[in-house]
Amino acid sequence: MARCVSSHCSSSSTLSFNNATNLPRTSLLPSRPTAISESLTHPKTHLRLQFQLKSSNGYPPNAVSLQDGLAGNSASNDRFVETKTGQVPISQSENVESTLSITVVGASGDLAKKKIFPALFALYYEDWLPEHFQIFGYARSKMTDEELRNLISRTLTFELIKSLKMARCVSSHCSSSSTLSFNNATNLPRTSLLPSRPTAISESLTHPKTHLRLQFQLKSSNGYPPNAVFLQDGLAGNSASNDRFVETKTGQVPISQSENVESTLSITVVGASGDLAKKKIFPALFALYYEDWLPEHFQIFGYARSKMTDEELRNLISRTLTCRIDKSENCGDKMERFLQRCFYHSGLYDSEENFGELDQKLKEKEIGRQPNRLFYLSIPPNIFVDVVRCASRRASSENGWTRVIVEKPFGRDAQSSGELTRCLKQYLTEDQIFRIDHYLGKELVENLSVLRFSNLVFEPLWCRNYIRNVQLIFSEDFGTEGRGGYFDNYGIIRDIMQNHLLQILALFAMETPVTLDGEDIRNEKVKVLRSMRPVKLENVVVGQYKGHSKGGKSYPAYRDDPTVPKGSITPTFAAAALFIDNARWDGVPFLMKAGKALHTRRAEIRVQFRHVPGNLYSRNFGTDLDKATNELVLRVQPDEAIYLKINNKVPGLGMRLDRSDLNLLYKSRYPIEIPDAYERLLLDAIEGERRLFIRSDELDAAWALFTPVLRELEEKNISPELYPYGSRGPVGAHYLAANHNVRWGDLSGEDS
Ligand SMILES: NC(=O)C1=CN([C@@H]2O[C@H](COP(=O)(O)OP(=O)(O)OC[C@H]3O[C@@H](n4cnc5c(N)ncnc54)[C@H](OP(=O)(O)O)[C@@H]3O)[C@@H](O)[C@H]2O)C=CC1
Ligand SMILES: O=C1O[C@H](COP(=O)(O)O)[C@@H](O)[C@H](O)[C@H]1O
Repeated sequence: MARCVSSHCSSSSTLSFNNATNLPRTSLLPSRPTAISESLTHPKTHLRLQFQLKSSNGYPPNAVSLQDGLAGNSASNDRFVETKTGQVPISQSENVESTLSITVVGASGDLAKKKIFPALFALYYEDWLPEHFQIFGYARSKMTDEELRNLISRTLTFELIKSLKMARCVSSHCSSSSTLSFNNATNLPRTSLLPSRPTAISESLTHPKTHLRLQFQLKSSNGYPPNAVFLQDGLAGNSASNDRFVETKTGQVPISQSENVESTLSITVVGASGDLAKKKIFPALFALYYEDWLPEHFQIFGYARSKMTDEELRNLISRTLTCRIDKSENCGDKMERFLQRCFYHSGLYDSEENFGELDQKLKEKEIGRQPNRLFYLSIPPNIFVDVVRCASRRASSENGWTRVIVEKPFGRDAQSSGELTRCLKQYLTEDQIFRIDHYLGKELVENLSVLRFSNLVFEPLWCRNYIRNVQLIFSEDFGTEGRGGYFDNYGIIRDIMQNHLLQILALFAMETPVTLDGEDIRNEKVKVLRSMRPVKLENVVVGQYKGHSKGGKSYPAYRDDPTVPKGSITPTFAAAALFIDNARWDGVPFLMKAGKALHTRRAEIRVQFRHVPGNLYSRNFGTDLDKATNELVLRVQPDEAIYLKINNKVPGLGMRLDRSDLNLLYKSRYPIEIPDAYERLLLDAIEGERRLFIRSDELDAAWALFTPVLRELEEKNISPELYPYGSRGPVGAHYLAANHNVRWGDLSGEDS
């Protein structure tokens, strides 16, 4: 126990944890075994040799596999080991011995006493522990090292040996000071220590439409109804569950006694003066209110730098609110009532003081109820972290949940995205971050899994044996009008492909999830994304629109946009071929195409099936068998539809074949207005349903696919092929498809 030196366990350990990643330093070390092997010092290595040969990572399990740290790092040749004589490259450090520190978090608890310390002692007694080790107990309880030893010694069985070997536990090392330092060091939000069970307070009590989503609730990702109030979501909650309070009109009431305390929801739209807020977020919130999806008690705050009164905000947003065409009765009244719940606070994005003022205003509206807070970051990405810092420190809910919806872009590449995630996680837990990709909220994208997994006719065909290629197509019939400044820094691959189209691809191609749980679905998406090959430059075509005149009207070039730098080579169009290296999709090209200023506005998924082997009717199709291929089209927008192209006999006495569609056109089948994607996603965020939001590992996997090619395009200054505004895009896209034996389905001229 002389190894348990106080300076290791106290403030210095804090420092090493705190630095940048908040992870133990080992996590930054390489994921291959180093020359330093514990086998040199481990008395029992030979006994485990057989197992070593079979260990899952291919390396001996008790070699000092530094990848066993919390988050391994893949680079391997520039790392060092600290020795008494300074830093030594790992490769030259055969003689540097390792030491193992085991920290039992919750050391005062039952499991620790009954099982963990006795197990450690047994390992030690049997000489399985390495020569150099120390054990720390960590808990909230105040205890000296000696007290810890007394506590655990009661459960150790080998009395005699125990007294000899316990001498290793030298005083002052596992003391309360080490407890404190670890506490600071981890930087884990206190809430992460909270139990993940729902409390008695459930929003379902006040949610008028809960029953309608009930079926889905049963499957919600965390195993609890998504609109149960999860107190662990609080930004800075309190770790013990029995000492939390709710403010009521009559004072503080412990949560355990507060079943009757209703919750209230505060939604803050940060960047309320902006384009997205006006166009999408406020209208979506109104639509939810109009359809009775919002809880009974709620208030909406706009927050931005612009100076505005509440009344001015109401005027601003009222211009974009619309009533459902199918239920326009009392719309004016409802709009007025909705607007009365909207307020505005002007403040800077990096001012904790201004967010403190917002907090005061929120509290005034929330009084008497348990507050839950949702922040929507509808602002440029360079101020995401400032806002999250200020909001988390000064405006998060004290005894309800706090969640933050983050708009894209999530970085420009793998590195900047990782950095953004790391910064956000200084203030938020992953569970509180709702990274929005609004394509996941679109009706047809949501339906993709239903189509696949609840229809026997599709799932068996969903593989390389039957599917020849899959096409994911996005086109807009307008340019970057007004958003050129933002767009030029990103380009179409980052704006559409790496997120919207890739998300659809992942949903399309993933394996069957274990359940419809958000986590299960996202696990499958990550798996399929990680099975994909990074996109290669030879499989990419880029284009940019140029000015064009048609019918006496002239359309500007991308470079005519005053916010776009002169001579910009940012692509406004791209086509790419992607591949999934797994058993289901081996060899099937997934073609993506995305462009602005094209001839039409459309987003669709097209699945082209293989030719019918030995087709009896092949002579009816002539030599072009592609014309007879079955194609399943999911038209995401406009005019949502699912149709299957089939070959059919033209009625009559002869034998003439015809291409026809089995067509499910939504507006014919479902005479209702389809909710906007933002409505669905806002409601999910309010209910704590994460299924349609991007998890950080999904994001990492997505960036890993596109970052190399994006870098290459930039480094090589690849010029985009120019295409006229309003055209079908660059010809290069056809060659790319042809290289993979594909024809773009949207250009076949068969669709209406
Ligand atoms: N607009 C769209 O269609 C879409 C937007 N998005 C994303 O949503 C977010 C918001 O988009 P959008 O509304 O178009 O953005 P805006 O450019 O309109 O910005 C929103 C607000 O942020 C403030 N702001 C703008 N620029 C800066 C700056 N440089 N520094 C500090 N504050 C600034 C302004 O408010 P004030 O000056 O009052 O503080 C502005 O009203 C962005 O992340 C965007 O990428 C995603 C999909 C579509
Ligand atoms: O995220 C974005 O999406 C829009 C297209 O969204 P849609 O719902 O209208 O199809 C696109 O115009 C914009 O460039 C991009 O940032």
